[in-house]
Amino acid sequence: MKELIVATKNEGKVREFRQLFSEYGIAVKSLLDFDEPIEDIEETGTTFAENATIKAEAISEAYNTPVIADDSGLVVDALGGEPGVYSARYAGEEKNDQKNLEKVMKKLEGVPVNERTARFVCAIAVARPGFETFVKEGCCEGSIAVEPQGQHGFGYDPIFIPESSERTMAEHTSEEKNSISHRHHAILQLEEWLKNQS
Ligand SMILES: O=P(O)(O)OP(=O)(O)OP(=O)(O)OC[C@H]1O[C@@H](n2cnc3c(O)ncnc32)[C@H](O)[C@@H]1O
Ligand SMILES: [Mg+2]
Repeated sequence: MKELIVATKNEGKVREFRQLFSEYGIAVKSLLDFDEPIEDIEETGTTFAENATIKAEAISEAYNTPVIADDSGLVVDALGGEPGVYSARYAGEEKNDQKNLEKVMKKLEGVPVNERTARFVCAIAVARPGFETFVKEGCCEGSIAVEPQGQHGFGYDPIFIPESSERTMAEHTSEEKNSISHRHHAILQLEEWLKNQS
């Protein structure tokens, strides 16, 4: 089976990429699978696309091989687009999922249901030695719940209700999430390229 490197240290993302790429006969090697520890890559971009490019190119250049990276996050309209590209470190550099979602809930206290619209965004960059990097984006529209619910998924899933549903993303099975998620929609746009890889 063809293997692709996904330049992430996020176990939740790795699980989803494994499941989503298995449809294309592609195995996933993440930064957690390297023998040597990989230093954190500074995400200095101002957009998801820029940060995905930074991560993919850093690892592609270091190992002289094709690399995919995912930069993603939650965009809340009532918060002017926050946490956005700061989603991972919204409540501090320790990158704590629970604290991050509690910060969003606190900031949205008293905001009525119809003003709690939000979306998950995912940018996937493909970097290859000798080629121009390209980026595809996917998004999943929805709203922020009044209470966190559910145990599946990761990150902000317990507080995000996709617009096609009345349950939070964390109350969806991984199969259900992978059929509607921002990551799924970004990967759909990579389909042609992925089919040529396996
Ligand atoms: O940079 P890498 O190593 O890939 O891992 P990361 O966790 O730092 O990833 P990002 O920089 O892309 O930050 C993404 C943030 O958005 C959250 N997020 C991304 N996709 C999500 C999803 O499918 N469900 C819930 N939260 C998600 C995630 O928990 C992080 O807090
Ligand atoms: Mg990150």
